[in-house]
Amino acid sequence: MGQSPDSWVQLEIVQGHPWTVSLAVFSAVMFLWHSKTYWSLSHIPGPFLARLTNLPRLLWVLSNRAHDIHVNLHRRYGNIVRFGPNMVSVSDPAEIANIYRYSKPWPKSDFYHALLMKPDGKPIPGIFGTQDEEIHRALKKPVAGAYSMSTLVKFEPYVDTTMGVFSDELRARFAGSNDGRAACDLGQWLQMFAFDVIGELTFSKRLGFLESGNDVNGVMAGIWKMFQETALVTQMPWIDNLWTNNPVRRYFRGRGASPGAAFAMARVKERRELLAKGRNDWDRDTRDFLSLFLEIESKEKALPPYALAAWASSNITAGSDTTAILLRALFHYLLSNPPTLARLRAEIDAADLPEKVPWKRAKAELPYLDACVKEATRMHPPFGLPYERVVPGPAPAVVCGKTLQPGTVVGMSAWVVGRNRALFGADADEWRPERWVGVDEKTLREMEGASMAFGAGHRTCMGKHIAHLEIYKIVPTLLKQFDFELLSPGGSGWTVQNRWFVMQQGLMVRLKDRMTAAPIDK
Ligand code: HEM
Repeated sequence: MGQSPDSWVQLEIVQGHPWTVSLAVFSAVMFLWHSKTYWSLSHIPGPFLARLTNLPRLLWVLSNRAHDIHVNLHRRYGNIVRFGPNMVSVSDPAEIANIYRYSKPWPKSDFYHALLMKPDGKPIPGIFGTQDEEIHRALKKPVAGAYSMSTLVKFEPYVDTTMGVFSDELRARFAGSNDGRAACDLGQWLQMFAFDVIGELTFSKRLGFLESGNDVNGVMAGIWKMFQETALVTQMPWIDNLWTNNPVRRYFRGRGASPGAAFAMARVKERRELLAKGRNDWDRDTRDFLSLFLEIESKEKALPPYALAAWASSNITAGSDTTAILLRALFHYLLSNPPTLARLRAEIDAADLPEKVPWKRAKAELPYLDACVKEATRMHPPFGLPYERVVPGPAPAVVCGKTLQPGTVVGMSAWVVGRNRALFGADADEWRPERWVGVDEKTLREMEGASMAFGAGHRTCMGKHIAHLEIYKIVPTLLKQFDFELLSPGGSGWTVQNRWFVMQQGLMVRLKDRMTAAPIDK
């Protein structure tokens, strides 16, 4: 059969412009792919633009207020809301066990790929970020026991040492005499405390923040900068290769590890040298995490080569800022709400505790402290974006009564669940620790079950006990020793920026040493 002149023209275009054709084919494929996801989630309500592109999600993060925006979207559209062409957010606490399972867990989404360290462009798996369940099992199983509460209470003396340094530094720098007493950025000091505790627990070596009063080697600033950039990428993970992991950009920015990981690896190197000189870590009375990790490494033959680096650096990056954010939230709410502060202080004073409050006594004798910690955790979870999972298939899943096809990304945010008015009442946006006191057992269990600040299910936080060990000890210890006066009452100067970490600034106070009872100058 002969071909028409039109067909010849088209054939010439195809042969002469391969790029044009490739582009046309690529666009057609993208259109078909998008139209599939467009229709498969067309039954989920949400902002119109979110049906077509992830750009709104990225802009919400760019605004630093994604947590508030997410809460408002759920109040407007209901329990399940479309956040992107292939992503839905869920707010109903009853769905937590469905999405975050212990057996046959739904895998983490590409959100987490963006969080992996890639010093040479190739991602290094970590316990927190890996999407591969086999790797996760290989990394987590050998060390899980080290994070249990029974092991951790043996670490209490390390927390005590750092608490002692913290109080001494605060006293010397800010609570000396009334004249010219300096304003204290309590938020910054709580962060330095949290980093130094983790350094002490992991390596028997503080990072040196408290003694120097500074962010040594820019570790804290470096981690925050990394989160500021990476949080944007998590919303559109394909940007990772174009921007974050771009070889040209890496060339100019340098390829070294993050400051937190660099500190961790330097400590590992030091310890290996000591072991090579004959120190036997396994028989020491006081064992830090590193000695446990090294012992496991020496015994487990099938470990991936990056295991020690993954364990040591995840303690610093996953465990320091998170605890600091929660401590900061707790002090912010207490100092901005004097009646709750007065009630807590009365409880602490009545308990007649030693200067460095022991963990067991804090847990047993300070129920109002427990309520305040729970309320701060609900009001200000340190992670402020949904924890994303993927519907695994082969069958579709049902979430909030809606069918979701395999491959759909589903997430729940601790901020959204914590502000659920059906569960926490009309005043869910307000600080009221009393909501945790004297409630019936069933309601209490429901409220506690809805706390997602530490995640849920199989990938829940491994360091929760460490964070609680620190918080339940340092809060009563500081309140026993010092009076705090908020320098910007009413919350002016307090800012909150959500870049996955929901970071705060502006907790400026003046201190009075309660032991010497000098009055605060107004
Ligand atoms: C207030 C303090 C903390 C908060 C709010 C917190 C929160 C979380 C959350 C939400 C997850 C799960 C994220 C997800 O599903 O995507 C997580 C995982 C994890 N956290 Fe924490 N964390 C805290 C402290 C710590 C500490 C002190 C450590 C260690 C020293 C730690 C180590 C880890 C690790 C290793 C994982 C990964 C667990 C896994 O995937 O199996 N965290 N954390």
